Amino acid sequence: MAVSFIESSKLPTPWGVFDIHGFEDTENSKEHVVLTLGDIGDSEPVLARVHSECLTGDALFSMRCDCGSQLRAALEAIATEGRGALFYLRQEGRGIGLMNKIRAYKLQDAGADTVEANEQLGFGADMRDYSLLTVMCEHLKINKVRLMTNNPRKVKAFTDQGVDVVERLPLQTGQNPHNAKYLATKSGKLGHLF
Ligand SMILES: Nc1nc2c(ncn2[C@@H]2O[C@H](COP(=O)(O)OP(=O)(O)OP(=O)(O)O)[C@@H](O)[C@H]2O)c(=O)[nH]1
Ligand SMILES: [Zn+2]
Repeated sequence: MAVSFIESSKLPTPWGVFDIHGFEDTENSKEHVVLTLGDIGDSEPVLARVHSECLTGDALFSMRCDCGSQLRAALEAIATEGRGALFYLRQEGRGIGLMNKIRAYKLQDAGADTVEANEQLGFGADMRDYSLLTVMCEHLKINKVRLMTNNPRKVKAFTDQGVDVVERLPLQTGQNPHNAKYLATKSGKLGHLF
């Protein structure tokens, strides 16, 4: 992991004018961004969301998951508070990449759940690495967060980097008939809290 800060600029959105901060991992050429709003470097807990890239859900309106809805809800919550940070990490498919996620979807169409599909492809259930948060939090001077997630691994990811998670806020939105099994597997096999 060799993550470094590249540049920041303004990013107007339907919910407000955020700042976008770009980071690059030169080890794997992955580019990540953090969207921030307000003064987050004042050492008060920051309303935060760590969002893992999901091209299908975030940009293509897929109903197989809840990602697009969670992304919108997180940005809305940050805008309502007027202060916060959304870490958009390029960990597509829980770290296996887009093509492998499509392979996994194909196996799910034939009956596998999300964990079984990953395993049939030779991957672990969740291959995400959160260590890049260290550089991002140091750069943005974030040392305490109120974290919007249902995933206890993300809470641990921050505490492992020395960032205090003062509160976990559930982020439950976007349920529909197409993602019922996916959400059930998250709570049954992956430890998500619903
Ligand atoms: N391998 C695989 N990845 C998936 C699948 N469906 C969604 N994803 C990816 O899962 C990631 C989102 O993670 P989730 O496990 O849904 O949720 P989370 O981020 O752990 O937890 P929350 O913070 O509560 O949303 C994104 O990178 C998606 O691309 C799937 O069926 N298989
Ligand atoms: Zn998704």
